[in-house]
This record gives sequence, structure tokens and C-alpha cells, in this order.
Amino acid sequence: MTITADDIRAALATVAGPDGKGDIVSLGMVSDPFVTTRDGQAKVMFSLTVPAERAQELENLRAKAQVVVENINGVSSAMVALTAERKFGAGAASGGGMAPPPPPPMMPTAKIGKPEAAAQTTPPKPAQPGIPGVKHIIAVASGKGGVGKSTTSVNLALGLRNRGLSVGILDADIYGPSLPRLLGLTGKPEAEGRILKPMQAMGLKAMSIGFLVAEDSPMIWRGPMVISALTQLMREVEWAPLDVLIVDMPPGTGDAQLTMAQQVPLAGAVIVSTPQDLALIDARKGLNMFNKVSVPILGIVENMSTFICPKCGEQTDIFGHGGAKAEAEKLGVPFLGAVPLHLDIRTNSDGGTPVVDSAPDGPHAAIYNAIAEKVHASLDNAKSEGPAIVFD
Ligand SMILES: Nc1ncnc2c1ncn2[C@@H]1O[C@H](COP(=O)(O)OP(=O)(O)OP(=O)(O)O)[C@@H](O)[C@H]1O
Repeated sequence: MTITADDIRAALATVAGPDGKGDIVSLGMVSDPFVTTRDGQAKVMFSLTVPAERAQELENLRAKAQVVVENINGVSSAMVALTAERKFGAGAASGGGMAPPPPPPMMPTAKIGKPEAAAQTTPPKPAQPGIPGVKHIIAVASGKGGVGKSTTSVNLALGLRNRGLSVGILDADIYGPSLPRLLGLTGKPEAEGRILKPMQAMGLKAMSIGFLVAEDSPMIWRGPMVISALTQLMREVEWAPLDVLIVDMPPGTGDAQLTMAQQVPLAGAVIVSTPQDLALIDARKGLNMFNKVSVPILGIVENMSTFICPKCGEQTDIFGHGGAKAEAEKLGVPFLGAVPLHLDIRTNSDGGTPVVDSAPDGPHAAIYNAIAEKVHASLDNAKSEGPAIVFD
């Protein structure tokens, strides 16, 4: 028997809506279910749209919907995401008078402090099972959005590929996945039983929540769901064999980052920052977060470091320049390189032809390749010496 999206909707129609009113299908909360079937077993993915302010409180509803679908004969697993958009909140509020939930648990705000202070607040890092067949997992992170983290992740992955490594890239930015666009990939991944096959582009294995849900669907994922979605994207994808898995993190220092750091043995983190003070302050928070969970910092990349006019080649330091390098030196963290703000990087990135692949002999590819060389070397060091980078 082949399970269809209609079967899923029929089962979900038995689940009452928030506050017991109506059902989640007729309330318009259920996205189009995505069903892949192999050997008669279906894997199902869909999202439930809920008011943003009730996302945490409605985790039970998500779990219930998952159980209902997993109980359908012929369904092996269901991945259910909570998404939030204001539109639904407005409509649902009329049927429910929704009270705001208590604030979600947050990471303690990180501040650069004295080593002993950091040691006191550092939770012991539990022993992490690796991803079988994946040698090194590197997180690429930034304290705030829009600093070029995804662009850096993709070009770093390609730079490592150029060094003969087998490389995968996981878009963990489930709030705003950009990997499909950056790699020019469309379509949906195939599934084998519970396991999804990564997409392939430019010699990289790639996986993103963006392959699994429509581009225009709301993406405000909340704590508990973020964690289970990330865990599945790491553990239920056929990544092996890989030398390096690059994880493009969501910006910030919240649940998702903490989960990544706690769920997998990260070889280290690369922090991307623009030169402005504000971005650097945010970058410091990112550094501190990884420090708290004992993940070594492989280094800082300064992005949009200086503006190079595409017409005349003149260099202008729009955001100041050298801030990240100075900061890295101050913190005793390696400085991996400075990437200029250049139109070619933006157009190629946004056009799905990242510069390291589309202009391999150009100056920008050279910068990313040099960054990849340093990251590669630090992986080797980490292997032989253990995490050696310490900062307070
Ligand atoms: N060095 C650069 N020169 C020119 N444009 C750049 C550069 N780096 C990134 N961009 C552009 O800046 C925008 C944001 O980049 P990107 O999506 O990589 O940032 P991000 O930090 O991952 O953002 P988000 O937080 O939204 O995920 C994109 O349009 C990208 O093409």
C-alpha cells in the first residue's frame, strides 16, 4: 500500500487544534506532507504552523501529530516541524484568546571573562557519538545574521574539496536555509528507509531543511523542534564517507548552536565576522559559546573586510578593516583570512555559482583556498595534539 499525502491529512484530521477547537487540518495548520516511500515503508515530513509566541507551548501538539502519523500502517517515521507565522496567529487568536507562553530556556548570555570564571560556568561536555564515517565536523558560526556565514561555509567547503578532501555541507540554518540557492540546487532528496540521501553539487554532499520544505513556507522554528530537526539532519542522512562535514550554523548563540555543540563531536568552529564593532561583539559571544562547551575555535574569518570597486578596483574600508584580525590576536585565536566585499562574491553566491568553483583562478578563490588550507592544517593539529586553542 502506498501512503499518500491525503492519507496523512486524513489521520491528522483526528488531531484537535490548539485549545481543543477544530482539528489541525481544517484550521489550516498542516503543510503539504512530503512522503518518500521505499520497500513499502514511508517517511513523512510536514510542518505545523503555529503562532510564534505559542511555539514552545504547542510542542505537545507537534509530538501528538508525529505519533498519529507514525501509527499509520506503512509509515516508518515522521519528521514534524513547528513553524510560525503571524498570519496564523491572527486567525487562531480569534478562536482561542492565546496567552503568551513563558519565555523559552536560553543560553546564559556569554561574556568574555576570566579563565577561572569561564571554567566555573562550563558544563562538562558529555561524550558524543560521532557521525559514523565522518572524520571531522566543523561548525561555521556568526554571532549575528547577514555577515556572510553561508557564503563562507560554501566557499570553505569548496576550498577543502580543492585540497582533495571529501566534503559535505549541512545547512543548519533552519530559520533561513540558503544552501539550495548558494549551490544552485533544486528538488528533493531521495530517501532509503529512514535515511535521506544528501544532494550533490560541485563535488559536495549537501543537505538543508530548504530541500524538504517549500521556500516560501514560514521558517520561524522554535527550540525543541530545532533540536530534533538538526539531530535528524545530522544522523538520518547518508553522509559517510566524509573527511569533513561543514555545518553552516544559524546566526546567534541560542538553542541550535548549543545543540550542535552538544550533539556531535565538533572538531572546531570557524567564526565569521564583519569588521564593525557590533559584529565583533556578537562574534565574541559566538566564541564564548563554543568555549563554554569545550569546542576549539579554529579561527576567525573577517568578511566584507574591505570594498573593492568592481569597475576601478579601488579599495575602500567601508566597515573599517582589520578589526577581526586585531580581535583574534587579542583573544589568542587564529586569524584565518580577510575576504573583501566584492560584487563578484555576491552575484556568484546568490546565483548558485560560488567563486571558488566558478572562478577557481581568481583572487577571491585564492583567499578562500588559503583559509581552507589553514582550517585543514588546524584539523591535523587538533588530531595530533587535541584542542589546543584556549581563550578567556
Ligand atoms: N564578501 C562578500 N562580498 C559581497 N557580498 C557578500 C560577501 N559575503 C556575503 N555576501 C553577500 O551578503 C549576503 C549575506 O550573505 P550570507 O547569506 O552568506 O550571510 P549569512 O551570514 O549566512 O546570512 P544569514 O544570517 O541570513 O544566514 C548575500 O547576499 C551574500 O551574497
